[in-house]
Amino acid sequence: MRACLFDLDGVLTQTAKVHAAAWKETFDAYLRDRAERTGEAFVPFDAADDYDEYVDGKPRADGTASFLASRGIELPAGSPGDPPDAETVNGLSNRKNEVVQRRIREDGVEVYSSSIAFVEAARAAGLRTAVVSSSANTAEVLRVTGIENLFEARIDGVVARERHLPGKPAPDTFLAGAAALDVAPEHAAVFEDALAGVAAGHAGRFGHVVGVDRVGQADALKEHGADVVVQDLSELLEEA
Ligand SMILES: O=P(O)(O)OC[C@H]1O[C@@H](O)[C@H](O)[C@@H](O)[C@@H]1O
Repeated sequence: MRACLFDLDGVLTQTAKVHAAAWKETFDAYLRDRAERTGEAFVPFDAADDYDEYVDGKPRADGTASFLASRGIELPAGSPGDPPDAETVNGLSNRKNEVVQRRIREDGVEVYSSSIAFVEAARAAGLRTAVVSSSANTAEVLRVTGIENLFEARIDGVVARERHLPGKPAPDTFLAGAAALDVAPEHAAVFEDALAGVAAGHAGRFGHVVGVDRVGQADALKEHGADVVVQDLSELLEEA
């Protein structure tokens, strides 16, 4: 291996749970309101199962559309500039982004210190490093945690949109990360906690796909393409 490509939320920083909570706040308000209007039963968003299966790791609007489809709800896509109260996929996505940004601002963000130790050890061993995340808030999260200098390249939700790269589970953003480091995919390892993320690593034929299991989904991570599953990156340091 010559390079390590790290997902952000849930691998480097403890923000997967911030996203899951923001999705729940957004979807529950929407579903409750919809139930009142239509007489349908209100079935809340499950911040574990619904999040892992439909939302985690995907670009924001893809996550919205994917969860709504799981409930048989079809909304117009709308456009990225839709106001947060628009009943469109983009409107709901913008609503969720307001919630996530408020939570990041008010509560701050914590890193996984063992992940940072792993990145530092990888760099000390001469490996190249990049962050590959679907999140359009990546730059802000790297900034507030002060870890942006540990990575030579960043392929995030903003870059993906600019370059028209399909998001995870497609491999394109990871391939762009490897290309930015000038390393062939077979010489790069992918570190991911999301099912869509390990699937992207597998689809890109990367040298090694490490699933990071924060929520007790080791089997699902393997089924979706992880070559190995750890609960924390410190396990890899101990073995080294
Ligand atoms: O809404 P953002 O910050 O652009 O992030 C998009 C997605 O980014 C992924 O990293 C997270 O796993 C998802 O939960 C999140 O929805």
